[in-house]
Amino acid sequence: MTLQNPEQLLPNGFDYIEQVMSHSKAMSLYTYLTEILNWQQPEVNIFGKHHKIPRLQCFIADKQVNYSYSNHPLVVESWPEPLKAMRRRLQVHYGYSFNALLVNWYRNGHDSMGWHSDDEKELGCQPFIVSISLGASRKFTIRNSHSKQTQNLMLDNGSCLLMHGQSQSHYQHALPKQMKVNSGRINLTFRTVGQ
Ligand SMILES: O=C(O)CCC(=O)C(=O)O
Ligand SMILES: [Fe+2]
Repeated sequence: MTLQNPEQLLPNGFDYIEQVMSHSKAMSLYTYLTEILNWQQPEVNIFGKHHKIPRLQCFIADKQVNYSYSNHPLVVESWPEPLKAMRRRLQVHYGYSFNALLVNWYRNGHDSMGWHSDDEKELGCQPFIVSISLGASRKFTIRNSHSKQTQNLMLDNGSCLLMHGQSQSHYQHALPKQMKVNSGRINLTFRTVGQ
């Protein structure tokens, strides 16, 4: 397994942009979101046993979004002003419109997300996903579904990871536990559902 540095090439469909907002802005947005969002810890069924997911999450979406999207909790929240403003800026910058946002809060290094691709059919083929990181730096791992080769990347406070093209059809990704990390991180993934 190799550790990514900024000059290293990421697989096709992944682009890392180091600092899309200042560290202080990213930290204050982190704190604000921990306080105002209606955090959920849904249960998932793994081999017949119920488990709480190892993080907190909040699903924000426009009213017309198709709620059958499988990866979100049943509670759908409306957009708080700072996230609405961020969506507007990203839409202008990238030329995509986003109608949904999955927010994950990893309270410390014990929280994590397992291997998956964001390839639900509601996201369409080759979805364009913008992922913003706030708070503690965490390791993000990308795995080629065919060769199983993995690549690590640190997602830092105030950074942006774009996932597009073949990123979901040819790769999986995960946010592994990092037991030594004792502060929190919030990740925002802007998505387009059901269009
Ligand atoms: O926390 C992250 O950076 C990954 C989040 C993710 O993969 C997802 O929300 O689908
Ligand atoms: Fe994902």
